[in-house]
Amino acid sequence: MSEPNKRDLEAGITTDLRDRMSYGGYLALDTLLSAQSPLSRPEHHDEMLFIIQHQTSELWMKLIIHELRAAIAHLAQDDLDPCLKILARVKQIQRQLFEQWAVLETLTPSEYLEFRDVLGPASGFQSHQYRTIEFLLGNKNADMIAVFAHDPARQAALTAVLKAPSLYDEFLRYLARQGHAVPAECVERDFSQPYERNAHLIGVFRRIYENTDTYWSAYHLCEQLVDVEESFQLWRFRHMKTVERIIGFRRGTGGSSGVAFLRKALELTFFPELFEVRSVIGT
Ligand code: HEM
Ligand SMILES: N[C@@H](CC(=O)c1ccccc1NC=O)C(=O)O
Repeated sequence: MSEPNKRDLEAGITTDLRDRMSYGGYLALDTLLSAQSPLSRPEHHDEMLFIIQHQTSELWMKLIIHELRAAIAHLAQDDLDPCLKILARVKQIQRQLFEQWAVLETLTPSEYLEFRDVLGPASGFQSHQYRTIEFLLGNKNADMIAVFAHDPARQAALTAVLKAPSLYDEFLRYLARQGHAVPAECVERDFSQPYERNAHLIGVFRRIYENTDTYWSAYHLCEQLVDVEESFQLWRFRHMKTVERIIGFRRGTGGSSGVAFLRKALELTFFPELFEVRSVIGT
């Protein structure tokens, strides 16, 4: 006689959750799962994929922001070790975000075009969480704030992130406090301005990379930052390629040229000197 293909409940399993903390209650699932509202009429089957792909991305972005804010605070306190752990986590979240493009890539151009019109002028360009992450990592660009004029509170919050030191700014300030020859203009500056590469930093990083035993933690952090930038670029690249295969070279709903605009973002860099130093170490 074979065993029945059924698992019995154990006597200890709690089944009465009246007035108790429950799974759905703790996770606010009623709110979370009632937030998917396709607009196409008749409802297009694939609009749900489009919505959930964006919502899950926004949830992971929320966690990245939470982690990056903590990392910045730790750096400001000269506390490198927790920062290293946080960036290892951020890298894994970025991997999730990056791998997720494969799901959306099952959407064909004809399927997307059947409900694209309901999006109106809405676009990922208006993702305040995405822009917050860019600012926290150091891609400062005040022009990106204009699209939040319809939401003054949001715009003010983003402006505060724009004006505050980024993760990289805080790392450079930390290195200066540790006695590295970080130029004064990297330590105090108008943090709302785009980061400009500083040739003196190549020497600072060269010293760290050529004396890893002495500067192990700083060296480790440098490499974590390189990981984060690379993962960010991979996300941008896959977004661009996904867009290319779904809408070709049409204009974006947000009003940009589309793929050409997205491609330009691939030229941006958060931590230029950390890439430049790789050509000079050991020479
Ligand atoms: C069918 C799928 C998608 C298409 C066709 C698409 C298309 C575009 C286009 C054309 C732009 C440029 C701005 C514009 O003119 O609209 C853009 C920007 C953007 N999209 Fe998407 N997108 C798609 C999916 C996604 C997803 C799943 C996310 C995840 C949150 C996302 C996030 C963003 C972000 C953050 C930007 C701003 C990028 C930047 O400033 O460089 N997009 N998208
Ligand atoms: N920009 C996209 C529309 C789009 O993808 C979108 C629209 C509303 C909410 C999020 C979106 N995702 C990324 O841009 C397009 O041009 O088709």
